[in-house]
Amino acid sequence: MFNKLTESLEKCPIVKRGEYNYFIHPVSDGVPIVEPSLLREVAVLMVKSLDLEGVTKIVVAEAMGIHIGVALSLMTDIPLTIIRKREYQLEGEIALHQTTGYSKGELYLNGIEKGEKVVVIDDVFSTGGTMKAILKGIAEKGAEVSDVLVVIKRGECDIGRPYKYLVEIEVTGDGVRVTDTKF
Ligand SMILES: O=P(O)(O)OC[C@H]1O[C@H](OP(=O)(O)OP(=O)(O)O)[C@H](O)[C@@H]1O
Ligand code: HPA
Repeated sequence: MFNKLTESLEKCPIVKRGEYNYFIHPVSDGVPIVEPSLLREVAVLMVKSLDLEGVTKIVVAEAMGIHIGVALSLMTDIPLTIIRKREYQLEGEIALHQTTGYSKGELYLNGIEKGEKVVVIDDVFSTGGTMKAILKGIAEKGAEVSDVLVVIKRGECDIGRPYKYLVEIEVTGDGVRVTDTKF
C-alpha cells in the first residue's frame, strides 16, 4: 500500500557534487515533479510516526522541508515555521551555521517561543549537520523538541538525540538502494 516512496527512490538519478553522490528525488529536490499521491503518502506516514501530543509548532528548514511541512500542517492543523536562508533581523531571530555533506551556509530561525513544544521534520539526513544546527537554535530559544523525523535517512547520523525516519537508503554512483522502511 505504501510503496510510492520506496519505488520512486529506487528509480531516481544520481549526480556527482564533487565526491558526493547526490540523489535527485521529488521529496528531496522537488524535481522533476512532486506527485500529490507521493506527497500524501509521506504526509500520512509522518502523522502515523510522529508524537504530536501537545505540539504547538512544526519546524522545517528552507527549501526542501517546506512542501512536507505544509502537507503535515494541513493534515494536523499545527502551525508551521520555516527556517530561512535569508536574514530578517526580527527581534529574537537566531542565526545558525549549517554544514551538509556538500555545502555550508547560514540559516535564520524565527517564530519559536520559550516553552513551546515542537516537532522538527526534514527531507533528508546525510551528515545530520543541518538538523544539529536546527536543534541548537531551538534549545537556545528554550523550546522543547517532542520528536524529530526525516523522510529519507542516508548514512549514519548522530544528532545527539533519538530521531525517526521513514526510509533508510544507501547511495552509490549507480543508484539508490532502500535498506530499511518504517511502515
Ligand atoms: O544531513 P545534512 O548533511 O545536513 O544534509 C541534509 C540537508 O541538506 C539538504 O538541504 P540543503 O541545505 O541542500 O538545501 P535545500 O533544502 O535548499 O535543498 C536537505 O534538505 C537537508 O536539510
Ligand atoms: N540528495 C538530495 N538532497 C540531499 C542529499 C542528496 O543526495 N543529501 C543531502 N540532501
